[in-house]
Amino acid sequence: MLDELLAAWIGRQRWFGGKGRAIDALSIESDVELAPGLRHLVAAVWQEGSRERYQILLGERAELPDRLGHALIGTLGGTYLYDAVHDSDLMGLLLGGMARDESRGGIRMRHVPGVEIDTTPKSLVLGAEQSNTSLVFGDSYICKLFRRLIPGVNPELEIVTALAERHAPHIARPYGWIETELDGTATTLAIMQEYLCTANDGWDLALASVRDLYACMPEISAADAGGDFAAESLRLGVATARVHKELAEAFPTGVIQCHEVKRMAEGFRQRLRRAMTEVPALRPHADAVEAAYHKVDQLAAEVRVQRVHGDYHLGQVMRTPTEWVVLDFEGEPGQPLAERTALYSPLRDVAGMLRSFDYAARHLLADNPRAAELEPRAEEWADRNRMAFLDGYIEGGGAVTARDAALLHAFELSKAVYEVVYEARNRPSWVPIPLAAFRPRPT
Ligand SMILES: Nc1ncnc2c1ncn2[C@@H]1O[C@H](COP(=O)(O)OP(=O)(O)O)[C@@H](O)[C@H]1O
Ligand SMILES: O=P(O)(O)O[C@H]1O[C@H](CO)[C@@H](O[C@H]2O[C@H](CO)[C@@H](O)[C@H](O)[C@H]2O)[C@H](O)[C@H]1O
Repeated sequence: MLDELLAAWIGRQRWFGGKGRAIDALSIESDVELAPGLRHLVAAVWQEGSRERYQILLGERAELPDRLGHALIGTLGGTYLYDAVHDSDLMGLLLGGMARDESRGGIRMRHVPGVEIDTTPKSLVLGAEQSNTSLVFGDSYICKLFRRLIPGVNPELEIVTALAERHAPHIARPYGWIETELDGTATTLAIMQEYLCTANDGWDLALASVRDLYACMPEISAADAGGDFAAESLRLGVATARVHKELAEAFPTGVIQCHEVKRMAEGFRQRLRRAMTEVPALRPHADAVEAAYHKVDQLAAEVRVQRVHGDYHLGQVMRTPTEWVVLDFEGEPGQPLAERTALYSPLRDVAGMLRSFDYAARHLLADNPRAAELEPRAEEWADRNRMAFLDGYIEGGGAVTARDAALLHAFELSKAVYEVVYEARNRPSWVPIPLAAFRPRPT
């Protein structure tokens, strides 16, 4: 049976969000033939009484060429069933579908009005560790297929469309999307954007700088090391402030009053409580974290809120030869859509990136026999780049005042709590990286 084959296969996929829990059942909610040999499935996966829905593109062939062997899901009645995202001929049909605004059985493929789509490039699946699956078409487009489906327009599509209409810099231009109805709501299945073929990922660039510092003699400071990253961190801060400004202009904004600020602190506490039940290693830090959240309760000030990125880190930004570009405005994967599209203080993104500098500095320490010797270097690199980013953010027009310190710190801790859970589920050996965020620091 197809559902049994898929249930055995889906749990092994990098993008499957329910890892670590047994799959009780998988049922196929919709099955649309997009073209001969290409089926679009929405599969409901049941785990511990709750349901998540996933998008699967299913290829069917009588013979499976060697190049698709790794994509095999199984065989049924002599037909090979495989993950069609690896089949560039079939994925070309999606590109053509978007170029021609085609619809098949409720699956609507669309292009952004006014753009020309070149249907000739062949697709490759991006090798990155991802929550979704991205197809790169030649040097031209990157098409992200959302795997876990949540009814509604994906915030990434909503935001890049609005910012592209304003000719905002620092984003990857949208070209097309695929959608369907889920629970009676138009739901984004995929988004296709400009592929930044000459750009480098912020995380890779930051790691190169950290490695360079670790290779230097101890008397060379982070500022004097050849791979110093601070000028880039500063530029990234400027770009971040500009993106926040564009978001504030393109979408509604608001102000939350003191009592609502307390509610925000309560949200941080709930996340901490949930996280501690899943990752007991957080428990020894609970009092210190609660104390930081208490300072937010006591803020006697309003907080400006707006649409934000929501899951901002070095892997979400790319450096082109001319500028930093911000990707993936989807919020934290796994959170409900209403939370991901809610208005927040932009400090939430600032905190996310500050955490990421800490991650970049520390991730080379795990299982490293030189960890004790390198720890002060990690701290030096992180502090230098965190400061440069904040300077750039302020230079670019972003607001971070002394009054914001308590809120910024609480956002950082809350992000670290999220990260501990994320790492425990996906990369357990990385749990110590976010745990280090709870070490006592000078204030
Ligand atoms: N427009 C783009 N141009 C070039 N590479 C991209 C682009 N968008 C994403 N990428 C690459 O894909 C990776 C993952 O993309 P992302 O949107 O963060 O997916 P996910 O939400 O699944 O993590 C990025 O870190 C980057 O390396
Ligand atoms: O990029 P995604 O939307 O899938 O975000 C998730 O995965 C990220 C890891 O890929 C995770 O980010 C954490 O690890 C990064 C290094 O790999 C680091 O730069 C980030 O600071 C850290 O949060 C992200 O939290 C998660 O939502």
